[in-house]
Amino acid sequence: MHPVRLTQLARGGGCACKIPAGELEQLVSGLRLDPGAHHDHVLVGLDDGDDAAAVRIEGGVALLSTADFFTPMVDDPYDWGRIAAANALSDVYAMGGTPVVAINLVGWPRDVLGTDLLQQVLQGGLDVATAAGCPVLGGHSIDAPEPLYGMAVTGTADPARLMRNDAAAAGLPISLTKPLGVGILNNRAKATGRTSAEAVESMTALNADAARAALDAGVVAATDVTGFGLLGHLFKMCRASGVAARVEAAAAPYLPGAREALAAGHVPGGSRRNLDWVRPHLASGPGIGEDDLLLLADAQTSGGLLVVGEVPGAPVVGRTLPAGELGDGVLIEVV
Ligand SMILES: Nc1ncnc2c1ncn2[C@@H]1O[C@H](COP(=O)(O)OP(=O)(O)OP(=O)(O)O)[C@@H](O)[C@H]1O
Ligand SMILES: [Mg+2]
Repeated sequence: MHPVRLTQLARGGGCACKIPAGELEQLVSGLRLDPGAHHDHVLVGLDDGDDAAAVRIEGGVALLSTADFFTPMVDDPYDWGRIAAANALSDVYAMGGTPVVAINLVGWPRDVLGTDLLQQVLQGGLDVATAAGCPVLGGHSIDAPEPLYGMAVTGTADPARLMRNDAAAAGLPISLTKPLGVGILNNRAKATGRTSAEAVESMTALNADAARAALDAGVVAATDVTGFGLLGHLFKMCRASGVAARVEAAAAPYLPGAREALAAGHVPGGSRRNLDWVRPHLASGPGIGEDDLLLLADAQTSGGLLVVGEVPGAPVVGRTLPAGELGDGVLIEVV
């Protein structure tokens, strides 16, 4: 057990501490662009809550901008830094881009924690960004009651080859590049101090290779599975793209121990909220229980890419369908 249990200093942890999807959408819907202003260079804006903003800049390049920070989801400061960086970089990969520069975002209770632990957090972030070929060239740090860490990341992409969440076509396989269950396993770790090495390994892994493989396969629609869970992010993608989807619960990959941790009652509030949010648009076949749905809705931190298409080595977890195929208002069926 760590001498300082970072997870005990925050109410939520990781992407499970995000503002619930429905509330966030309501909040953001008030932030429309001024219709009188000319923003011809905007490629991806706020309309569909995609992973990063994209604007066309001189030379025809798409510039991507995204930021992510959150409270600790593990007790080890170095691991937390690595996870936060992999998660922040992921939104650039999910758009089909290459990260070019990152800056640190820090909130720190100096009186309680001192700054040695923060140094380790920042080192973790730097090491992962370095592995991604992305220099960390600045940041912003405030004294705050709960520890917060993340990054703002800028990337570039070919505007013709962005992977968007509103570009999914019907009749295609859906692939998932990392196993699910980190929300549940982190919740158990917070309660018991027992961390999952597999969860940490998964959360610190970059989505760079997965994104490259998806681009090489000609994929045009993808997103990363983070705080809203597979069901939440798939719902957003279906709604934005005007398609429906069937998910095969038995095909979804899970981290070892996730099912057992769920059975023992370790479910983040965010995962339950995700399921409640999607439920009005969800149908499930016989044999699919509440636990299957909770696993599929589990709030991930630094999860994998959800790709409409096939990616070598990644399991196919479902298929997109024409809109309306599942009945009025139903966008996802779990079988
Ligand atoms: N305070 C805010 N103001 C404006 N837009 C916001 C704000 N918070 C979130 N958004 C926007 O809402 C959408 C959904 O945000 P969300 O953080 O879920 O996306 P995301 O970055 O893909 O998530 P993740 O980092 O967990 O993958 C995005 O388009 C994001 O830019
Ligand atoms: Mg995202």
